[in-house]
Amino acid sequence: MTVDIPLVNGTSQCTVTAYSQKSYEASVEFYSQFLQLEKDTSDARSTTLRNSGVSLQILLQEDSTKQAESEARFKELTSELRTSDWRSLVSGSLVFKATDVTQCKAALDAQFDNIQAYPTDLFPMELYAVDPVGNVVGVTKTKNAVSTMPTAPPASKGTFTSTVPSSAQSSVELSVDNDKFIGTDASVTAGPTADAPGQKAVAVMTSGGDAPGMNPNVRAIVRTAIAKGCRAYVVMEGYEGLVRGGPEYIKQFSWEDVRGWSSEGGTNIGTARCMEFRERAGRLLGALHLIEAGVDALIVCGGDGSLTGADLFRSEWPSLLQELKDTSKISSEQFTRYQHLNICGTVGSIDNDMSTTDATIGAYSSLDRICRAIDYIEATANSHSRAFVVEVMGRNCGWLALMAGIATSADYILIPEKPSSSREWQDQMCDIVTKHRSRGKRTTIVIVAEGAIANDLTPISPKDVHKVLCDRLKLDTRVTTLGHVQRGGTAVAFDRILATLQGVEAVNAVLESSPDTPSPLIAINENKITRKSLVDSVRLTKSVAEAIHAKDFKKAMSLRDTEFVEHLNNFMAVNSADHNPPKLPQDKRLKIAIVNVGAPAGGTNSAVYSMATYCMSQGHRPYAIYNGWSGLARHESVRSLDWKAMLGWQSRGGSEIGTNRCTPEEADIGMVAYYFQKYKFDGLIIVGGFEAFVSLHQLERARDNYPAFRIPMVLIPSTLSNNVPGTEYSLGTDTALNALMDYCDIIKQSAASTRGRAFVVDVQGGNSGFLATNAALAVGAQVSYVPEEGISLDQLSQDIETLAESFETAQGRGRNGKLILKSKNASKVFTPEVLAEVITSEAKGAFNAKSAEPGHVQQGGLPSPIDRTRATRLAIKAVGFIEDHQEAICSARADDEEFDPDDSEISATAAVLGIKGSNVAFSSIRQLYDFETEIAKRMPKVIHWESTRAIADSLVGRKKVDAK
Ligand SMILES: Nc1ncnc2c1ncn2[C@@H]1O[C@H](COP(=O)(O)OP(=O)(O)OP(=O)(O)O)[C@@H](O)[C@H]1O
Ligand SMILES: O=P(O)(O)OC[C@H]1O[C@](O)(CO)[C@@H](O)[C@@H]1O
Ligand SMILES: [Mg+2]
Repeated sequence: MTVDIPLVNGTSQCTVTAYSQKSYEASVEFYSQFLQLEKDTSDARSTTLRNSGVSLQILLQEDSTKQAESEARFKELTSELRTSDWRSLVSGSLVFKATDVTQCKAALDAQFDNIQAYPTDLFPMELYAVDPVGNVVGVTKTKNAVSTMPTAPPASKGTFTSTVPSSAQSSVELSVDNDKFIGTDASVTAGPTADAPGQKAVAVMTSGGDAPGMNPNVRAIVRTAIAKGCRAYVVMEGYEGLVRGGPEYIKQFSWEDVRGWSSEGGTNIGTARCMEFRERAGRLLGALHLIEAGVDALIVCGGDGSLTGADLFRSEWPSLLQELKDTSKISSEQFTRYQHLNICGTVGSIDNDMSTTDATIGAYSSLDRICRAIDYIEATANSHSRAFVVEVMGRNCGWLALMAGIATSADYILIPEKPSSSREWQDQMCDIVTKHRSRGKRTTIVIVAEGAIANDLTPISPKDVHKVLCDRLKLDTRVTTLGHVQRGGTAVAFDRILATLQGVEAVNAVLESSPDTPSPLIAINENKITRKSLVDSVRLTKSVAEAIHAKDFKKAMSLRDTEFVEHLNNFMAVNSADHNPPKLPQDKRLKIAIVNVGAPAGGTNSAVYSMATYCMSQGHRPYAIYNGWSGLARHESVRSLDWKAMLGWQSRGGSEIGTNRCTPEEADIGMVAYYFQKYKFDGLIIVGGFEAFVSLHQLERARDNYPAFRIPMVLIPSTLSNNVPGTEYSLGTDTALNALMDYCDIIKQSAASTRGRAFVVDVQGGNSGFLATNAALAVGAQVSYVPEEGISLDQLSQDIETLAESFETAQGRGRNGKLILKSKNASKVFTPEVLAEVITSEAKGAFNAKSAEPGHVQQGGLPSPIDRTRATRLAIKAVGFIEDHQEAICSARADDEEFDPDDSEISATAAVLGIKGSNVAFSSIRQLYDFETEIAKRMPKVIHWESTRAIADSLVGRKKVDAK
């Protein structure tokens, strides 16, 4: 028979299991004999088995055709096995949990000798010995069969593993003598599956300053490694642990050891700044201890320093190994086996100073702490009309200061990347502050990065800034140093998700690595997790520092990622608003309207504020259409935006210019066109969700009839549902995720304290499962139900079973509160209350469930820093789009004869501004609406977060019975 193998990208390892009638019968016979023997108390071998503390679990793969028969037979054989264990009889593994592994192994070997009926060549069996915490510590052989895990059992019979080339589909020919196939199963994994004695061991360490998100990173690495058949280790206390070595510092971890870590701040495995590792002697000890522990791959989560250390360790490895062999510290076998150091970096640091990645794990959490603090300070500064100098962390990097400056619309920032002479920065700061004050601003906020310097490399301290503000501007000034508050607390949703996805990717990377593969660093570019070369990233990062040191600031800036430079330019433009002469000449200045459509979402005000202030700096006139299309059609609600009236909008939640779900057609598109004509708008920015998407479509289609709409129009997606076609990110999703995550953390804590309690949380998001999926990943929810999948009875019953198992395993441990996230539209029948009742009743007293409804709390309070800063970036890009597309549409604007809405250049002037993978891109509304949207469902056709669901499920051990 031919088996089709679904493939993932690149070269993959594929395991095909073919079930034959003979193997089925053989397996039934095998189990039958085994279990009878185990129960036979008169048999000495059976006693040995029991004395070794063995308990048997049978993990079986599915074969629906034989399920009923298998289940009946197994029920007969054993009453104590749970239903999940006998789903099918046809193929699978036996897991022996034994406290005395040697005794257990001996007893098992003896058992297999006795089981004559078992045709191991036909049906190779995976047999593990597992220690009390679930780690595989040994493998027993089956009679006549392979003595290792069946990596290469007889080809074309039973199970085999092979490398298959990348293509859409691949076929494998299988045959079994005198037998009939009754089913097949193919699973593809990226990378080699670990084999037992040669089973891989993956270790993770955290190093440098701690960063929120390190714990979720460790959790993801440990669990992914285990799920992929490896042993997982943690190195305690960073490089210090490597240098010290031994089981106290290099510990094997089980699945349960990292339970609940996604919601914990800091790093539970400790971190350090280790001087010894900077010396070769320290690294030599590190190498020895890794080899002694049998570690094959090391994943380092740390900042630029830690990864520089990792890179050095990698480059020195051959000589370290040679020295260890020459001094007889390691054997020849060890020398051969550990030839290649398999190392990988996940960047964890609040500083965000590593080149090639947009964000480091922890940076956005730290930014969150900073913005909250500045939001608080703003209130007291306003009361006293005071100036505040706020010092933020960032030893050699101004990312935190810059992003906080944008997110809180601070007056001035001082960062190491763009130093000027003492005179210059003082004059510039005083000029801006004076202008802001003279226009009625009562507060002054100056943010100073810890590493801020003047162009002669002398440090600029908060004290220096304080002195200037007091002496030159006579402002009542205070200094606030935020200190380690910035590194404290739990990670924000972005960092938890980033850390988790990068952890999974890091394990994939080390398992796929070969001696020829360059050591990877796991990065993120826009919305895409990427692999970069560790050596190149370290080299580039170093060159920025070197350029600063050499006072070549231009070069330093050019080596910085383009997004940093873009943010800096944006900050300066938004900050100067209309206080300086406009940048553009008179004939290029435009009238640009902005409107909010749909439900409020975090970042909407930031987008309006940034668009308006940036317009002012360019010389454009920004207008707000208040209360959406109905406000315009009914009340001519158009007002030009004024700088002072908008103060504070950058950090405010809700929608200051009002919003509603009405589309132009519902409001009266003729009236909308009339007012567009009256105000002579040259461009339109819509901020909103799916209704905004439909609005843009309606206006674009109406261009034929209404010349007033023949202007560039752009939509900035903004909705917590994140269901706008053309983007993977909408403003407001991050704020909503954080609001939901905080809510979930609180009820999870309550569930954990109550013991045996699960909560079913009702999640918003329309027909989109984005929020539920990502929140599940961020809080480690046991289950998430989404509209894309619905809720089947089979899945529900499987989930209840898994919950029961999970409660049982977690018994007596902390952190065992369980969450089930249910998107409102996942099922109309299973409301959270009904689900909670069904689960409670099915749990038969083992545990219980309650429902919880966060409701509109999910829209969030203050917008998150991510939503604020992205709003600024997207708003400025949107204004740029309107500037750039004037020519394309203006010539055809007045002339009905010439105007062709179907012309691709014309249709491209109405677009959605989105983040797609690693790019920020404009997509024409025509293309999106006609080809990429499921209009009735209000969803894009392609769901970009599908792979996240699989990861969320696998990290909590959820079993899917009805996966598509
Ligand atoms: N050049 C190097 N050679 C060897 N080891 C290094 C090197 N640089 C750093 N390390 C190791 O990495 C550890 C952490 O480095 P560092 O203190 O620079 O923090 P980091 O990883 O940059 O994190 P963060 O900046 O976020 O605190 C050091 O204490 C040292 O053990
Ligand atoms: O906690 P420590 O060791 O004093 O380090 C503080 C430094 O760590 C960081 O938080 C991260 O590198 C820097 O911004 C700061 O200068
Ligand atoms: Mg650093």
